[in-house]
Amino acid sequence: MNDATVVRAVDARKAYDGTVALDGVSLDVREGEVFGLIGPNGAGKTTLVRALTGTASAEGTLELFGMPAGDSDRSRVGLLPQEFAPPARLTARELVAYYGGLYDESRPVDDVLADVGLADDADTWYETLSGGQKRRACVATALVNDPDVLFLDEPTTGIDPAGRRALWDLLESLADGGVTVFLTSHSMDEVERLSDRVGLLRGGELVAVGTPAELVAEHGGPARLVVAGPDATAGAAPLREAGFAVEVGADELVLGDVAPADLADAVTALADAGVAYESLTWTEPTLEDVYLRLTGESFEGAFTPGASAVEGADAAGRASGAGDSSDGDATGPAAATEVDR
Ligand SMILES: Nc1ncnc2c1ncn2[C@@H]1O[C@H](COP(=O)(O)OP(=O)(O)OP(=O)(O)O)[C@@H](O)[C@H]1O
Repeated sequence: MNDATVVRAVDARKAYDGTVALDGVSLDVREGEVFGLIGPNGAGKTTLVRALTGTASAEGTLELFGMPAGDSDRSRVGLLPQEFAPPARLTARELVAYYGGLYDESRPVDDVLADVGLADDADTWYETLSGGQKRRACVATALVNDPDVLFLDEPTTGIDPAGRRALWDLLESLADGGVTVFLTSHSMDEVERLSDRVGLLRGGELVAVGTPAELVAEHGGPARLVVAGPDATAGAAPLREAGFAVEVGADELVLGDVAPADLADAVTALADAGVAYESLTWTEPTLEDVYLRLTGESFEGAFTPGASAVEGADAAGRASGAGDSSDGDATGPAAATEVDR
């Protein structure tokens, strides 16, 4: 990454028949940076991508490579729109070749298909590709001109976990090579894993920008320990005596602001009081927590799955399973979150 600004918006504004889609958005994205844009449905993400790529008009300054977005050299820009319905009666290879043909120079089609994991499906009709394969083919159309800046509006929708990881690796290697990536996604694990910086758009306004770690530290809330099981609530008093802040739920206790070093004290307090529980789950805040808090979609006492779970305990409260600490697998928290909802 270097300091050259590739993507720039200053006070970008857009309204559709009285609906404000962008309400004064300003941001800069540097060369080789991966910028992740998150926000609820209707927040204005697609409108911002369209304004920045010159595919929709907007008030304010919208620039790519220091030029008005609409005047920028299109051969340097890759765009995967959210809604993209290519002709069905083309094979994957023909589709990508068609897009490559729009430029004076383009990458070898089979290389691009290999990059998105479609080498074995190059001769398959687009209409008979699976949903995830179709999305991969669409990603390929955005890569075929070897762009310097890549706008991807929800690129991995419908792509299976292995395919997502492969695409993440590809995007990381492109960014390492100096390609600037502007990504919108509803997948918080994807954004947290890929983005150098993240912006959260809400009601057309950019309400927070920072590295994932900065946003989590500032807005993610405390780490929590959840003690679950039908008899777990008996632990409320001893845990409070031990100095923990405790919220009591139906079949669980939620302990706020628990650092890793506090875990042993909590387990000891439960054991000394003879409290039985089924699981202990320690959760660190993630970008998902940031999102939920800043969009107002979180609820009191809610916890998002994060890192470690210790399954099972005997009547004396001793954990029967070994605590498995987070392996840093970016899909973990989000995968668990989907189950939780
Ligand atoms: N062509 C259009 N005509 C009228 N209103 C529009 C149009 N495009 C977007 N809007 C409105 O502008 C607002 C922002 O929409 P936008 O598609 O940018 O949101 P988004 O953050 O991309 O949402 P999603 O996460 O659902 O894709 C919404 O209120 C939407 O209804």
